[in-house]
Amino acid sequence: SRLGSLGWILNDLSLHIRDALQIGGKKPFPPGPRAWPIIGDLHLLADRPHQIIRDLSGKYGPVVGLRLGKRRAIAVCTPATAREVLFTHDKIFANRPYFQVNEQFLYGRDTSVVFTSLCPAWRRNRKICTIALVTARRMQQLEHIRSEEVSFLLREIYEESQGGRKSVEVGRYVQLMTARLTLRMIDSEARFVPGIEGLLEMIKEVEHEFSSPLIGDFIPALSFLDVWKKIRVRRMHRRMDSILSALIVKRKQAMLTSSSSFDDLLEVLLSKEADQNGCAGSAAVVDALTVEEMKAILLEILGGGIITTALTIEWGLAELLKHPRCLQRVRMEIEEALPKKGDDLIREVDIVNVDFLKCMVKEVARLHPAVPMLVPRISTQECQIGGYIIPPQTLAFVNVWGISRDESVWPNALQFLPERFEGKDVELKGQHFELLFGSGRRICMGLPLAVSMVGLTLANLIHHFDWQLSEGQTPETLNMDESNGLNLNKAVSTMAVPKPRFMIAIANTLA
Ligand code: HEM
Repeated sequence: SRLGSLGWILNDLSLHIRDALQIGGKKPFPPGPRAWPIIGDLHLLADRPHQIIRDLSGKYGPVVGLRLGKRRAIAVCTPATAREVLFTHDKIFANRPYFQVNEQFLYGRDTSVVFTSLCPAWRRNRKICTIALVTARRMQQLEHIRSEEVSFLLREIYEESQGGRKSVEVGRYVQLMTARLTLRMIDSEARFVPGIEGLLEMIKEVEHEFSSPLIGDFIPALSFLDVWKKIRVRRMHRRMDSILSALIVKRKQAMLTSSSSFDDLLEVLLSKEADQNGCAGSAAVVDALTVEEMKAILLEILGGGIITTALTIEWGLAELLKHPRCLQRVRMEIEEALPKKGDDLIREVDIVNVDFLKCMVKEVARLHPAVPMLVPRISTQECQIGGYIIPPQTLAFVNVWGISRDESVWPNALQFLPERFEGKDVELKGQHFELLFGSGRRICMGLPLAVSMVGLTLANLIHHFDWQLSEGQTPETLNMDESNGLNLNKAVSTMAVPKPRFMIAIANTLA
């Protein structure tokens, strides 16, 4: 083991020396903070890394070089360098790094979508999920589920506030809504799931574990420090596995007794289940899925869609409470577009032409990107970013949060100004590198669903309720701090009193 440690120290030293040297006249690895022995810059990423990296970029420039234990990393912090990673070198950076926690939760390597490397399995799984959940046709077919869930949310908020007399923790109910929605798209029979709160808590715990990889992933010599986390992850994985297994077993039993279609992701996945020969019915071997792969896909869809969408809605409502003029303008434009809407639920078709609502959704995504540094990528061959040489196996973070707050990219960057998007051709679809949900082949698969849900939910919350801040709070004192984590959580939940504007509608929803 002494020899191992010596080898590791030499490797550490050689990384330092290589990074400091100019190779063939090209610029060496990008500059960054002075790395500590052994841990490198790992300590910098412990708490809200997007904020730290934005500050480092002010000092070191648009590409910050980091050493995370034995791994190299870069963080890009401008639209131009984000474009280089996500577009110019899309293929080189289209892989995800391996982390042990991911492998544990996802039944091995390359089993799913989000954390799977660029391989045939990723292509197959992403295609299956896209067709089952978010193509234009599928979005249309599933519209009724989204409307029902928003309607149910209005009712829950109304009930919880005792008809507008008490403040509610809006984010919690929005999370329950996105959890129910995602579960129903996976399993169309899961209409009133009694254990939805438990599932949501579980997903949050799993995400918490995902957001802090094991030390051994970066410093193998210190992997003994991971013992407790490994035990925790194993336990949590077992609990999650039993939920996912139960979903599959229940569906298989239902399929034995019913010949009608379930019209959901589970049905599509099970139609591709591999037999003993690795084939799925008439499908080719490469199209067949193992049960472990199905569970990994289900877990990623639950983990990828629920919290991100709910957080964006919560940040959006908080910004509107902070900026009542914006809230009034959105409401007015909704009412102008829908003069006869009155107390009915707003549907997606109703709001396609409400431009200010769309501007508002973009402004929320800009100021509060739910995944502030995208999902990390890893390079597969040497390339140049910002003129610096980036060796293969370098982790890459794209600090979209930092780009959004850069005054040279967005004048008055820290202010919430939806009107900045009026008449501007900037979309969230991955072509504009100043406003991103990812880009290229690894762009967020759920983008159409997320954007629809954020707009639809906010439109209904604004249209059906007059929102009052809890006692003692003013727009100026509303807390907008962020907490630590993979996602951009609010440090303090948004509490507000929803005064129903249309008693009849709420009463109908309750009926
Ligand atoms: C506001 C809500 C959402 C945000 C902010 C968000 C953000 C992201 C980001 C930043 C990535 C990484 C992109 C990259 O590396 O370039 C991603 C990937 C992904 N997202 Fe989302 N997401 C949201 C909602 C959803 C929903 C609703 C689903 C599914 C129903 C979903 C499924 C996925 C999947 C499967 C990937 C992996 C794509 C791949 O690696 O090929 N997301 N998302």
